[in-house]
Order: sequence, then structure tokens, then C-alpha cells
Amino acid sequence: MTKIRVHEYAKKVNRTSKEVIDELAKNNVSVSNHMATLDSEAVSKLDRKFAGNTSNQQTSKPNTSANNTNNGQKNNRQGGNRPAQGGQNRPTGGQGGNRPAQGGQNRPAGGQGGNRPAQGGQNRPAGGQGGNRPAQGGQNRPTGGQGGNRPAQGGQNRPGSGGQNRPGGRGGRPPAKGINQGRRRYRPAPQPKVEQPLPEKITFYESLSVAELAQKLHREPSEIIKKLFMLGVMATINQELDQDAIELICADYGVEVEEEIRIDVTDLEIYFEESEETVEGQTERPPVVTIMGHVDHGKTTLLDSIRNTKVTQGEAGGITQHIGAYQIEEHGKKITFLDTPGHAAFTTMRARGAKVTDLTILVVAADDGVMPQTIEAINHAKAAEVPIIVAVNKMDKPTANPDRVMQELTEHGLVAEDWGGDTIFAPISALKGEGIDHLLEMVLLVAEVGELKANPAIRARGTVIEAQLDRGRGSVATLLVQDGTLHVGDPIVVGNTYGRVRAMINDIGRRVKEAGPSTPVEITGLSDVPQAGDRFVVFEDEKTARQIGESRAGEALQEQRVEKTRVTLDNLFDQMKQGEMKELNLIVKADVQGTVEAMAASLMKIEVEGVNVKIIHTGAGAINESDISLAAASNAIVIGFNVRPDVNAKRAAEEEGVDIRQHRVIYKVIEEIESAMKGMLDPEYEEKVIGQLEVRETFKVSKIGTIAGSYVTDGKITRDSSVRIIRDNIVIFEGELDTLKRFKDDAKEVAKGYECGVTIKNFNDIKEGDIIEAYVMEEIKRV
Ligand SMILES: Nc1nc2c(ncn2[C@@H]2O[C@H](COP(=O)(O)OP(=O)(O)OP(=O)(O)O)[C@@H](O)[C@H]2O)c(=O)[nH]1
Repeated sequence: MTKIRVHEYAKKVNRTSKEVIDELAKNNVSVSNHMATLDSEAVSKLDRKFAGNTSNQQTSKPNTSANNTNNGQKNNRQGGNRPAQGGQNRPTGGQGGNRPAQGGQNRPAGGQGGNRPAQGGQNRPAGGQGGNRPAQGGQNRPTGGQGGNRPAQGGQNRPGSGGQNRPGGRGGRPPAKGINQGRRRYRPAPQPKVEQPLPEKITFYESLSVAELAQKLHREPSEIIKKLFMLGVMATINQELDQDAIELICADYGVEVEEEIRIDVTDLEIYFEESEETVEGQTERPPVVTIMGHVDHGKTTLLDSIRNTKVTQGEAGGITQHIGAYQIEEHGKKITFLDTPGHAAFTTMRARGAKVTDLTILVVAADDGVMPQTIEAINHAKAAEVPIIVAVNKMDKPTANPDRVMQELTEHGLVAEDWGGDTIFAPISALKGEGIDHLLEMVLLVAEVGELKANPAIRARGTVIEAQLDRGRGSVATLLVQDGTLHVGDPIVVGNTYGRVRAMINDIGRRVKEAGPSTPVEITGLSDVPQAGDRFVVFEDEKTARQIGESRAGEALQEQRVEKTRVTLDNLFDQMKQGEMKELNLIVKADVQGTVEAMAASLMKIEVEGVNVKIIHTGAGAINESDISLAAASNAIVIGFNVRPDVNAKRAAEEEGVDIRQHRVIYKVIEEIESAMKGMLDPEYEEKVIGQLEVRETFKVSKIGTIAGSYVTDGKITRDSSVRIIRDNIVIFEGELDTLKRFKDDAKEVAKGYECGVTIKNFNDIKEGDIIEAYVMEEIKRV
């Protein structure tokens, strides 16, 4: 037998040389040092002490892990050291019990370990692991190497044993991560769910989906769906619930619900609403007056007369600038006049929802009496609910007949005070400046009754009177401050534009630093040119103004794309159904007054439940721009009987989306309105050109006629198309397609780039070079 040295034996039994030497000493074997050789007797003595445990000793030494795995599986002592490890040692019934085959006992000692050098040893500083993994490789994986790569195998990883099995081994991998089996097994045991308490109150905006409601109530969506089901509502998790459903569910849980009201900060109108803050501190403000009337009755003369007599006092030649509005002082009280020619501005502004006028002066020439535009003006003012003062002008003229004016106006609902009515009539001569003072006093009187108030302490808000692009100064806008005080430097949003008030000029061309309620001023500093009638609002800082201005500009662009839904006969019924229409406003124009009256009377008789017909204006003569602007402002339909819209009216109607209906037979008008109100208008069709063909050859076939061998140059042609034959840019025939063939077969349609044979019903005179236009009639969807 070969001799073995002390250190060799020590190594073999995994002890230190010193331990071996000590043991030898105990057995009275004396050795000088670790290099000493041992005889067989000494070895057998040592074996009694060490040999039986060789493997144990090896595995139990954490630092000698390289050897450990070899023996791990059959190592009994290991269990003692590491209670949870190893197949044999599984104290937890679940695992061990489930996997009897796993333990090291079942395996030939060392077999596995031998296959898995990489596993236990190097990767697992805790040497015992080798013992922990009897199932690896051996059982499940015949190839040991593989086993080594799959540290999470086996029952060891089961809940409860996992921690023990993985004393930081696996080269630092978190337990079971990245291993499919392991992942599932590591899932903590399902715990009974603790229900979160219900909230006391929830809020919502417009609607909530089932999932959102569940989240707000801290409940599972399935629970909500069940409840809805019990309430007779079948819902899915993404289904939107309306207010009723939300309230029902919340009532069931005893949770309070509140609908959020969100304010659209970009809607400038909201800043015009009175609040406690704005009402408190309100003081009297000057009235804002417009002047209306028939052509040549003296509007401009009156405006000039007032301005010259009042504004220029002390401001000799002061008016260098015309800003579209001016302010005068009468008896210490100010009056603001909107100096806009005619009533165009008045109506455009109202069409845009701006109410700027507190009262209107209706100028009627005493020598001419009530004329069509006088009536229009009355109707405009009435529709806007603005009080009217009648200025009976040209009283200086010998032909003046104020009584006639009074008489005529009575027919339009304006009855003079002297005659028992409540309309103020002021006889004037605009040219001579007579009666102006009295007129202004009357204005102040009406204003007083109106209790016009504003709060000069708040941030300014108001309306654009006019605006344009000035070469030198950029965007220039005349604003009427309606509430608050406007200052130079104020961050401002005007319509869809914004900026900072750079400079302010008042109505007499002076630079001012601030402008209070009812004051017109011209400002510069806007990023773009606003439109007359646009609202403006001052904001606390420039950032807010910019944000709101920019988002309004974006919205405006969007809106341009989606045309405004004005009432038309086509959408009337829908609007009625949606409850948006209670009154159908009509403007009736006809060739002669008699017809106008007859038509108005018949229209008034139309009875359809839910809607009243209201005729807001009638007149003899062509449909003009003023009719359109009144219609746009009042959401009315214009009916023309034997009259047509003039060019401007046509353009305006297109721009504003006003519906004009032209007829020649009275009963047709009545019928159309009535059926529109009942939602029974016949469908309307629109022609849609779908393709174009070029005739390249023709063939005459007896019995069939002329076949046009054609090439589709654009779009397509379908079997049911109507066709138009165009020769030298002139339509020579319009009719139906008879046959459409590709080679010899009938074709349903032939697209661009293909040839086809075409015959046309009742038309054989087709020639080479003719163009065939194919079109279909499509039903127009009613908006
Ligand atoms: N005699 C007399 N003529 C007047 C009076 N007021 C206006 N006129 C004259 O009537 C004509 C028309 O006056 P304007 O002020 O231009 O009338 P308007 O209503 O502004 O007319 P349009 O701007 O065309 O709508 C002018 O020639 C005026 O001089 C008045 O009080 N007496």
C-alpha cells in the first residue's frame, strides 16, 4: 500500500493537518510534522476517527464546496446542518412528500454530483446546496449540465421552502426569477382580499366607464357589473355609464355622487357673467348707443352733428383719428356712440353673440317716412331686445310730416308716448343741430331706466368694434370696454388672438393709460387681427393669455372645418327633436307687399306640435345682405317668393350658412315648411361625377347600335351610371348607360386605365374623340 503523508490524509478526509496530527497523538502515534508518512496502522486508527464521515466532513465544510456536490446527496449530516435543504431533509410535508424521488438517498451517491460540477460547487458558496438539489439533473434531467443551469427546479422552490433552499446561491439571482416554473411557484399564497373602505363621495364629469367607477368606489369591476345586472343593465367593463346609472350604483353603496362642472377657461363668454365679485363695487356706466335707419335719412349727419357739437367742445379740431366710436358728455354724463355706418356692425356683432348696444336711435326722415330699411332696423333692434328712440329727422324741411312718421311706426309696434305708447319720439334736424340736446336727454333717460352698471375695479372685458392691419402699427383694434378698466400693459385675449396692450388711443386721438366701462379705445399689441364683434378679456398674466389665445386659435381652425349648424329646413326636424328649437324664425321676402302679407299669414297658421312659427321680418323686394345678417343673428330661415337674393346676399348666406328657400307657388312654401317641421322632407340628391372615358373607336352593330370602344381616363364607370356625352367641351347628350362590357362580358364597373365597350340608351351618334362623363345621383345626408 502506498504510503500516505499526514497532509495528504488530512486533505483526503477534509481535515487540517493539525487535526490529523492531534488525532495521531491521541493514539500515541508520534509524527514530526505534516510531511511525515503514515503507516497503515496509523491510517486505520485515523480512519476509525475520520473515514466513516469522509463525505460528511467534506460537504459540511462550506469552503470546500467544490467537493461537496459529489457527495451531497447521500450525506446525512447535511440534514442536520441545514434542516430545510436537500431532498432527504425536507421537513415540509408538501414538498418532501410530493417528491419522494428527489432525495439524495434515492440516488447513487455522487452520481449526480459528478454530473453537475458547476452547480453546487462554484456557484453555491453554501456547500449544502448540492445536497439540496437531488432532483436536479438526476431525476428530471439526464444531462447533468442542464440541471446546473436550472437552479429553480423541483419542489425545493415551493412556497415555504424556497427561502431555505436558496441561501443566496445561484450566482446572485433573485429567487426563481427568470425561470418559468419557479415564477409560478413563487407566487405568494393567495391571501383573502381585504376590501378597501368605500369612499364617502365620488365625483364624475359627464360619464364614467364601469372600470373608472369601480376604481373610484374601490371595488372590483365585476362587482359593479353584477350590480348593474341586478338593476337590469347589461354592461361591459369599458361601457360608459350615464349619470343615472352612476347614481343608482352609488346609492346602492350609500356613496354620495356629485357631477363635476368644468369651466372651459377658453370660452371668453364665461368672463362676462356677473359674479358676486364683479357685482360688488358696480357703478353707473355710460350707455352705448347705435344709430340706425333707412338710406339717406340722416344717420351720418346725426352722428357728425353730435360729435361736432359735443366732442369738439374744447378740443378744437381735436379729432384727428376716427376709431369707430366716440364718447360725448351731456349734462355731466357720458354717452358712447358706435360710429359705424348703417347697422352692419350692429348685426354682425350680434350674429357673433356680442351685445354691445344699450339702445338704438332710429332715424326716420320726416319728409320720407317709414321705408324698408326702417322696418329692417326695427326688426333688428327687436330681435336684439334693444330699446328704440325714434329721431324724426329733417324737421327743418318744409315737407316734414312727423305725424305721418308716427302713424306709420305705430304699425310696427312703435307707439309714441303722446299716443298712449311708450316709444320716445324726438324731432330733430341733424343738419342744423336742432333738437339734439333733447334727443341726448332722452337717451340718458332711457339709459337711467336701464340701470346700466359696471365695475371699474375689475380686469377689463368687452367687444371689438372694428379692427384692421396697419402697415406701421400692426394689428389695430378698436375695443369697447364693457366692464372693468383696461390698462396699457394688460395681457389680453381678443377673439382668437392675444397680446399685451402696447398703446391705447382714445376717441379723440389722445394716448391714454387706462379706459373704464363703456369707453372705446384703439389698441395695438395683438398678435393677429381680430374681427368686429369678437370678445376680449384681460387676464392676470401673459402666460395665461397666451395659452388661452393659442388654444382659441386652434379651436377656431377646427371650427372652420366643421361648419356651424344653423337651422335649415333640412336639419330643422333634428333640431326640433333635440329640443334645440322651440321657435322657427322666418324672414319672408316677396315681390309685392300683398304677397308678403298673404304668405306671412299662411305661414303663421302652420301648426306643428312643439314649434311656433315666428316671422321676424317681412319685406317686398330682393333678399339683401341685411336679411341674411338678421337671419344669421336670429337663426332664421329666409323665404323668398318670386324674388332672388342679390349677389351680396348670396355670398353672405353662403358664408353664414343661412338657408334661403325660393318659391313661386305659395302652397309649396307652406307645404315645404310644414313637412320640414314634421321631418318629412323628401330626400335630396346631388350629382357626383365618378369617372371619365375617352371614346377611341366606334363599332356599328345592327340591332345593338353603336358601341363606343372607350378608355377610362379618370375614376371609373359603373353599370348604373348616368352618362353625359361631351364633344368639344359641349354636352351633346345626357342619358343612361345601356351596356358596359369588358371584352365580351358584362362588367359591373371598369376602372381607370382599362378599356371597355359602352352603349348608351337612345343614343347612337357617338363619335371617336367624344368624352363620356359618368355620374351618379347620391342622396344628400341631412345634417
Ligand atoms: N334738410 C336736412 N337734410 C338733412 C338732414 N339730415 C341729413 N340731411 C341730408 O340728407 C342726406 C343724407 O344724409 P346722411 O347723413 O348721409 O344719411 P345716411 O342715413 O347716413 O345715409 P347713408 O349713409 O347712405 O345710409 C344728406 O344730403 C344730408 O345733408 C336734416 O336734418 N335736414
